[in-house]
Amino acid sequence: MKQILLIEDDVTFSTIISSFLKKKGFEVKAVSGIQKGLEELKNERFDLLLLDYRLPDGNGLELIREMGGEIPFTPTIIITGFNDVRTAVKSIQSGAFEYIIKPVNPDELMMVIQAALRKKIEVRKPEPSVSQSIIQGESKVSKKLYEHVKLVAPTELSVMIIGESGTGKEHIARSIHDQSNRAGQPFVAVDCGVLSKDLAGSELFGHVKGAFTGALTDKKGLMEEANGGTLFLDEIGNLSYDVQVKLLRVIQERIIQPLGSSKTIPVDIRLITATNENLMQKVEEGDFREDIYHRINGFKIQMPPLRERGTDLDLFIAHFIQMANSELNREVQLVSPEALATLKRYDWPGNLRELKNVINRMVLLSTSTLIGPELIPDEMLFALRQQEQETDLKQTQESTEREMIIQVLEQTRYNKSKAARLLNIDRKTLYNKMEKYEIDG
Ligand SMILES: Nc1ncnc2c1ncn2[C@@H]1O[C@H](COP(=O)(O)OP(=O)(O)OP(=O)(O)O)[C@@H](O)[C@H]1O
Repeated sequence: MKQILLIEDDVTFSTIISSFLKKKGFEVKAVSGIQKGLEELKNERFDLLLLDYRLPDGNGLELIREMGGEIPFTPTIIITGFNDVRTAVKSIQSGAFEYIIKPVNPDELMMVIQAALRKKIEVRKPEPSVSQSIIQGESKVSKKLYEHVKLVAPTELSVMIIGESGTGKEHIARSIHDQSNRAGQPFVAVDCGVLSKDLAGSELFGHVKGAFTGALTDKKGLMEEANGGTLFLDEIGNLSYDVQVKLLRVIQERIIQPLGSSKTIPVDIRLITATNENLMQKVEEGDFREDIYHRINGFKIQMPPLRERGTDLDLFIAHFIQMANSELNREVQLVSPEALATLKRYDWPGNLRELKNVINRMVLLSTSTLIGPELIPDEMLFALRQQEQETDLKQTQESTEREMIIQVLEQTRYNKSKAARLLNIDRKTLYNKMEKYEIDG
């Protein structure tokens, strides 16, 4: 029987979920806070963790970050209120499998739990399945993206893929490999976000028997497995400083040294890395080595966020509906014009992954071949209202600022120095603002 640990401080909700899951044949242990949860995870092995995001003694993200060292990483689903969706997206970057939004729909919960249990958490990402079909999109930014892929693929340049979470960085890394001269060789994708600090060295470089307690046999590292092919290091910013030092040696000398071994092994690897953060800032703060940064940055690919892919959104919606239909055995045809208009107004912080999830959910809940506006998730409507209020506020602020600048300029007969002084800004800022607001001077 699969064991689930539920960390949730809302007693009523916890009881409802526990009894629902027990009825579905799971063994459930429920606790109400991070500390208690960590104790349970230390003492027992669970198949799945259901984790409320906001807890009295911290948030779910903190607990996820604790896992991986002493505590083995357990597949995790974050349960969150819709105010925290954007933060929940971050939990995916830190290794959580999925997030689900309150009020929890039982069918959806079961679907996510089953998918999480099927997917064993591994640092090595699984090979893409046939159902993971891909489309390229037809917008200008998409065309440019795939042109860059085509150009860089046959070279030996290291590629750094930069982009928000869920924009398709891993997919692009695979495309580069598939179009390269190494296509027939291995493609090894490593998620540095779930690499535990203690085991990262041995996972990447391998170890020999007896290298540390628990090293019962020799183990080949992922770098050696990638020999001759491509190594994709996702979320490279998460590598510890120690591992960064060893990685530099691989890049410079093209050799690896398994832990506990005195021998070195020559390797021939093309490196592709991905990051969703500003790695240069990490360099400036001393958290990421500058020498590595420059070596992995042979060619930069910037992933366009979904909100900037224009009409590609329609293509992705149609594509994900077809995928959801075949996965869930449904026959949904399309999204109603009203629902589509809402999907288009949203800014998609979780990008393609979020769109895929939303479509899956709507297809699952749809009772006809048309997805109507009532199926748009509440959290999206809420986020949309917030998004639009922020835009309104910004527009009001900007128009007030514009009027004020014009007024002061008229008062000073367009003497920029005087106007800038009165506005308490420097002349350069004044010129910039005049340009931005199209004020003739
Ligand atoms: N061009 C595409 N066509 C269809 N589906 C796509 C495409 N690109 C990405 N996806 C889907 O979107 C989801 C996110 O993609 P992927 O894992 O490549 O993103 P990522 O940027 O690497 O995410 P993260 O930052 O979380 O590592 C996956 O389910 C993937 O199958």
